[in-house]
Amino acid sequence: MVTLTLDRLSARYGRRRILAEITTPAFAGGQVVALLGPNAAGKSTLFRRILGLLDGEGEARIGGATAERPVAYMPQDTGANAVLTVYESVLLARMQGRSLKVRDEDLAEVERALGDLGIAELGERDIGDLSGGQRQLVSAAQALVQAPEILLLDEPTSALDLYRQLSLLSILRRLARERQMLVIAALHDLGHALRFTDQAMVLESGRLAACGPTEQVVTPELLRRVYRVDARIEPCSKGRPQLIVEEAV
Ligand SMILES: Nc1ncnc2c1ncn2[C@@H]1O[C@H](COP(=O)(O)OP(=O)(O)OP(=O)(O)O)[C@@H](O)[C@H]1O
Repeated sequence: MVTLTLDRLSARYGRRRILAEITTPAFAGGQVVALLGPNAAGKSTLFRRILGLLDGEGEARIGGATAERPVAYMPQDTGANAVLTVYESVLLARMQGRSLKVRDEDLAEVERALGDLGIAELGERDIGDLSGGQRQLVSAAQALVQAPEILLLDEPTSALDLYRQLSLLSILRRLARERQMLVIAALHDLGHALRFTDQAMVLESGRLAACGPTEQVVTPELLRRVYRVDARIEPCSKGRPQLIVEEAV
């Protein structure tokens, strides 16, 4: 099974150090991990560092991967290429780093990704004509179609309506379990983190403020200290943890 361990990881933009000494236990395939922290805490930078796009000390160690390119990434800003249809753009994402010859299994993987995300009917649409939410789901499909063992998602629900936020996160959790894929998602909605993720790591000014099972990490104390809000956590009528925000402090 795939694992990802961060070991004294740091990252710099030029000479400016953004992340320092991030060390975590091994996260394993099958888990969904929330990457949390206020604006500018370093979440996107951590993804870029894991992807090897930035310099820095320490390492992001991947163990047990079987694919040549085990990691796929959905960036925060999902640009639109107006020339391609949705289907073509997802197929192009599939073919990145592979041979140019499109095989039946590549086409099947495109259809599976679009189907998994409930956007099969968008296949023939020009990507430039989509709504922001539709484009975000296509971007998720472009990452998923690579059949990754580790899937990194930078705020995957930020453009989605409430139904689609819940639905995308539950699909990702199901796929993580079924495919033994490790999913790490940067999230601003801590209620979603509580509901859909197994583990959470919280960044604060480029340092790891907390890491562990989400329910132990996302507490009123952490919300006050790191997010500067007064909040409590209570079970909803279905018994799931629910975040109730009182006020900014
Ligand atoms: N290309 C860049 N060059 C220099 N500094 C950068 C660059 N990108 C980000 N930064 C800085 O790095 C810090 C962390 O930014 P990052 O985008 O990782 O934060 P984040 O936690 O993802 O924030 P948000 O929740 O607002 O998306 C910020 O101070 C930001 O200004």
